[in-house]
Amino acid sequence: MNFLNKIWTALKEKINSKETIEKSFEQTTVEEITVEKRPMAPEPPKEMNKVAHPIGNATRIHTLDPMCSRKTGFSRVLDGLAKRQLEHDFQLERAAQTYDPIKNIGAGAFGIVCMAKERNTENYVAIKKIGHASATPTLARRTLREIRVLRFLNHPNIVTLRDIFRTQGPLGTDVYLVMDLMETNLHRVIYDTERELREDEIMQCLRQLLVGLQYLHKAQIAHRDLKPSNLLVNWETDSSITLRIADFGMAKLAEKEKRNDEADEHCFYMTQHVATLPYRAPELLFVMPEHSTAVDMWAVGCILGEMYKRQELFPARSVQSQIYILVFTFGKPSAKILREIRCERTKQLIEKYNCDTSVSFRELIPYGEDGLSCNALDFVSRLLTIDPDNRMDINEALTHPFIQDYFPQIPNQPTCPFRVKNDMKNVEVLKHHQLTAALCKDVKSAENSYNAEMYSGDYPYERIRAWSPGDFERERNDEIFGGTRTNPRIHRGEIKYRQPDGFKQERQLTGICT
Ligand SMILES: Nc1ncnc2c1ncn2[C@@H]1O[C@H](COP(=O)(O)OP(=O)(O)OP(=O)(O)O)[C@@H](O)[C@H]1O
Repeated sequence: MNFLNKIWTALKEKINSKETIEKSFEQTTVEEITVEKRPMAPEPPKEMNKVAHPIGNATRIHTLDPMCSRKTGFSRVLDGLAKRQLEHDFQLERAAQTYDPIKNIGAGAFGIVCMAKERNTENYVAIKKIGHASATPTLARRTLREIRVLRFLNHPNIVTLRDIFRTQGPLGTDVYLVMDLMETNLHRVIYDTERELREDEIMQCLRQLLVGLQYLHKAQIAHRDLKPSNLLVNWETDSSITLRIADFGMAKLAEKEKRNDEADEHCFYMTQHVATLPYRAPELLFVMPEHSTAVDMWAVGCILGEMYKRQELFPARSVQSQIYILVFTFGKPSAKILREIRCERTKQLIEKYNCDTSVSFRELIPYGEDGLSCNALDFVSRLLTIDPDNRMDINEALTHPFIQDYFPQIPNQPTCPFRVKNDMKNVEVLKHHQLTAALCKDVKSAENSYNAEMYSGDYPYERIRAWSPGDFERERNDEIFGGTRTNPRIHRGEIKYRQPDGFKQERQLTGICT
């Protein structure tokens, strides 16, 4: 009896304490749980918790938080925690005068991304933080690749880098890349939409992906990590879609590798670093000489199939099962492919999974009631070709009847600046200390050029940081500007410039650049 009483008392205590905790949670305000008071990032406009999307001067409204007005005590606590996390992650130091972080919007294996407001212009931007970027060779190389590719690219289907800065974190230099803010990514679009994507939506995404890729491939730059979450998207209500390729941490100058016969266990795991598994081309998976731009074309096939099917086509979570899925889907690779495989262990696995039959693309990618058209099937099958030598390249893709019938007139694309190719040449061979030095130098020079301020004795000054590099050059050709990008000179007077979203805007600039 005594024992039962004890249990009853303990239970009552537990219930009471739970009620007290719940009550105090309900009553706790964000301020009360803030241990250390620091200036908070201001809330987005309260009127409707909506912010006009800054890209393309869009009149469309971007909903930030529809639930805001009905927040419970508990979600207020969560908001407070999220804000403190944001403050902790984005301690921008001097750049806090320019940018005001609003909320976290994404995270990947190497970076975290927040939405921020540019204090001067009230524009919204995305800031990607690569923490302790110089700490390891992998991180330093990824960061350097991303900076070197993005700094001089200017294409409507590739994310624009607007600014770069760095801060000193506890584990080394943190690098911040300021980019166009996009609404969402293709992964979310595919899986958050309850219906199948319509063909016109799929085609719009595909065209923009191909056109952006053509710009890169022409300069022999391979992205090497194409997947839906790296394709940023603005999805307008009227189904007009803008897609931009992002995350250039794996980008590389595409040179056909020389055959290397050193096959060992190491290379089986080496491939794990390139491309996310479900989108990884067979030549990477099987450890064959890499054909760089061809790996992007394989990924395009996987992404297109995923848009139709709303499932990954080859959804394995380990190298071994990915090999199994490919062998099961496409049958045993040809003798030529087997000869090119450099890794004994991969060869053994392929032999073990021996499978002579293959799955038809119609079965692999069901879509709608009638399935894919013949053109679509041919297009996908020419992308998802195991042998990279036979895989369709970007020009063949853009001239394939599947694309041509849908988009008879695809305008000529601008050319990727030669500078990018040159800058990318050495990145792969640099040692850790060289990478760190190069990273420091690149960020510094970018900071200087983006931050170039225009002074003139009596006149107020303006910053030119919001311009993308290509736009700046275009204006130089108009002879409004003089100087170079790293040493810009701007003359006083009425000028016109092109903003990164392509809108012409007239503006009075007062001042000359020092
Ligand atoms: N400019 C942007 N606008 C809006 N969201 C963005 C932007 N850039 C990145 N994001 C979001 O942040 C996520 C992570 O960004 P990103 O892919 O560049 O990081 P990462 O660490 O390099 O990723 P990964 O793990 O793919 O290598 C993206 O999937 C996307 O949802």
